[in-house]
Amino acid sequence: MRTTLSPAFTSSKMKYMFCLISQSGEQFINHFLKKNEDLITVEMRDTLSRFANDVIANTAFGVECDSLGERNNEFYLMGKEATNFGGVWITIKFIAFFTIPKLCKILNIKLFSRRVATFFTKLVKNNIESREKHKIVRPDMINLLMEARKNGLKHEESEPQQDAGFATVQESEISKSAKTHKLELTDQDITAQALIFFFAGFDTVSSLMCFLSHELGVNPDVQERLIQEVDDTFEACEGKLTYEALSGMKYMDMVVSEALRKWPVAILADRVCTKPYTIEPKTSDEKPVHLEKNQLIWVPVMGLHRDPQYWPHPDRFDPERFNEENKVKINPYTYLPFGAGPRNCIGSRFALLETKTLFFYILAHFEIVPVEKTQIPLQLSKNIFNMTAENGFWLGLKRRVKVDKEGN
Ligand code: HEM
Repeated sequence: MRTTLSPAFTSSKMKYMFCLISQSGEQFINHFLKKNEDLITVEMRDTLSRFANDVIANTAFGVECDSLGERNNEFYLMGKEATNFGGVWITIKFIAFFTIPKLCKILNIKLFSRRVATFFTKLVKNNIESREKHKIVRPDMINLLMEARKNGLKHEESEPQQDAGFATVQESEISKSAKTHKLELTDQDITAQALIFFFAGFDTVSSLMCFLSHELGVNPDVQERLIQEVDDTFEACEGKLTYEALSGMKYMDMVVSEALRKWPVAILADRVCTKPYTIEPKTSDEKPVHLEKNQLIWVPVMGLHRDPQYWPHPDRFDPERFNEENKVKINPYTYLPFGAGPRNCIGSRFALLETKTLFFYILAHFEIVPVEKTQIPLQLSKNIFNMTAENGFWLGLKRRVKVDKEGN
């Protein structure tokens, strides 16, 4: 299935879907602009997961929803239920799916409740039927998967490599060269692919955006420089953000890359050993590590990203680590926000685009500021499977007073 889905995430497909992401960004900011308040206190986890939900609804399921305006819309509630990783039973089930998948199959343990599965399956089925009947073409994932069913999808030749950002991971040659053929994709398969968005791309992206807003709030010098770049870009594209303008924002890329370094929301990557291997000691005080076939290995991404040997003062938020001069010196395997190799993240471009788009819209109108409830320094919660703040991400959106180049 990876071969089916990954060509849907190349830069040309992202460009195709960008207008939908941008539409959700505008909807998000209009919600706050309408409030007409100088300082709006928000809990970012709730707020940004509503945005992430709307982007997935729009780009993966072909449904427009406004989860900030209509807080209890059905799509949001179902998505929340599908991705609720809190609670002991859910955590056990989640770990079991990754460590003993065969047993889960035998015991018929499902990741989603029947209610959630039925809701999404029906939604996609009706959507496909209506598109086929009325010949509707919409620049989204369902359309790409319907295309894959008809003609197959393939990786284009000479795609730009890092237009979405430095952290983007590339599809390996093995996957790229896999044959493109018409696939026997049922409506249920298409639903499953769209649901991958929820599983892999909902909590991860909203977490990244939460940590990024916190860092901007507590690092006003970084935010000020980013606002300057946002203003310049806003002026250059006359307020209508384009894919090219966003891709050209160098400081934005440095800031997002550093947020992913300091807060790698996927804290580890896992692999199964396919043949016995020994990692030889490098220094006299180290011992060899013998790996057996079928052993599960966890790569501690968070540990690598906070190792002072590779990242001096690792707890400092410093986007300069990713400036033109410094980024070429980074050892690639010490920076793994989206993993590496043939099983790396297929959604890295999408995640970067979504994050940058939203922060473009936020900073064009608001400054992110600490409020009384902001926890400084941020403490991570010990009660939940995914990485989040102990007391939530409380921040203020302070309406900007825009100053023109003449200082008026
Ligand atoms: C900030 C957001 C995200 C982060 C930090 C992230 C990170 C990761 C990481 C670390 C992996 C494992 C890579 C490896 O083992 O080498 C992964 C896998 C994956 N990600 Fe993401 N991801 C993000 C967003 C997304 C989005 C938006 C999608 C959209 C569909 C997505 C889809 C996937 C899929 C399908 C896999 C499994 C790939 C495979 O096993 O072949 N991710 N992601």
